[in-house]
Amino acid sequence: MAPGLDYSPMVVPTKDIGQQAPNKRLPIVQCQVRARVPTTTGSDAWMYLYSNDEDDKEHLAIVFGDSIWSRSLNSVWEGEDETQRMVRGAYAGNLFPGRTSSGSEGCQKCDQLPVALKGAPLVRVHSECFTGETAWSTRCDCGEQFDEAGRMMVASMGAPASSGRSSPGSLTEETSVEERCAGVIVYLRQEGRGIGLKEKLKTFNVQDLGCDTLEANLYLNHPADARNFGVATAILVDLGLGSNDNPDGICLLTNNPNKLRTVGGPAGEVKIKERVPMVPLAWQTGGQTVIQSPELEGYLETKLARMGHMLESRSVAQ
Ligand SMILES: Nc1nc2c(ncn2[C@@H]2O[C@H](COP(=O)(O)OP(=O)(O)OP(=O)(O)O)[C@@H](O)[C@H]2O)c(=O)[nH]1
Repeated sequence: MAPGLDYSPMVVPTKDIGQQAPNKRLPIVQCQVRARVPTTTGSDAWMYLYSNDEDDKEHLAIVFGDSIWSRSLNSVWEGEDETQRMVRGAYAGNLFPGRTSSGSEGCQKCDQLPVALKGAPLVRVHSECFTGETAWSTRCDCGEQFDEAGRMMVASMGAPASSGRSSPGSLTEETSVEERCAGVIVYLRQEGRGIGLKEKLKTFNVQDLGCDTLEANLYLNHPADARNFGVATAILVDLGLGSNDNPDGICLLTNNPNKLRTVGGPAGEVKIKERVPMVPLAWQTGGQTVIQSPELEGYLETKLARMGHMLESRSVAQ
């Protein structure tokens, strides 16, 4: 703790950090709308927006490939007509001017109808970070992780099974080389590990006063991590990635032990087949990439040393 700060919260033993209990039950989620989004990854993504019965946030799923779709989106809503179904994204195949029916009979390119899932898709459960993803912050690597997850998913769909990744070290031997045809980023509106942007900005000031990223949360009387991942699990089940629909499981992109423990759900609703580590690009490339700063080094070191993240130290990862 930095000298000068009047710091009274009980220091949390490292072993207790990230030991949040998983939800006792899965939240109920409903996909409200879906739309096709052409992306700079070189592949279209399907953007799904969800409501749920635990908070009023608009959580998202960004889906690559045609083999994953929402069950709750496709159900027929009372009183809706065909146009309303298409406007909220509940249609088969593709949209085109003049289309009048949402069903597969109304679709021009039926080869775009859902295809069977091959292998265990890459899944990233990502938490919102306005500073890192939008405001170019180098205090964290959230923006880089988000970009890298999308790039890895697109690469894993398009390339031959044995060489489906272009960035050195993005995937390690822990990753299977089987063919994939899909990927999902569940984007949770859990800014600042769940404490919100206002409080996160305060933690930046506390960090500049000398605390590390964990101590700054505790100094402001927040838990080290205020998130839970129940909504993510429920969204994955809705997307057909639950154990019943997808016994092959998913490959989860994370270094966070708490995600690994809880994204599977309280009753193993989603099978996590493998963990795929997310190695900071600066570490992979020996510092050749853009995001580098003393703050980022401190952020990563705190995750490793105090929050139990499963990442080799910089020297090993390079
Ligand atoms: N409280 C706090 N939150 C931060 C800080 N820097 C980034 N964040 C938040 O941390 C979250 C990033 O979490 P994730 O992308 O899920 O990553 P993670 O929990 O570190 O685990 P990985 O899956 O290994 O990347 C986002 O909500 C960010 O807004 C910080 O200094 N303080």
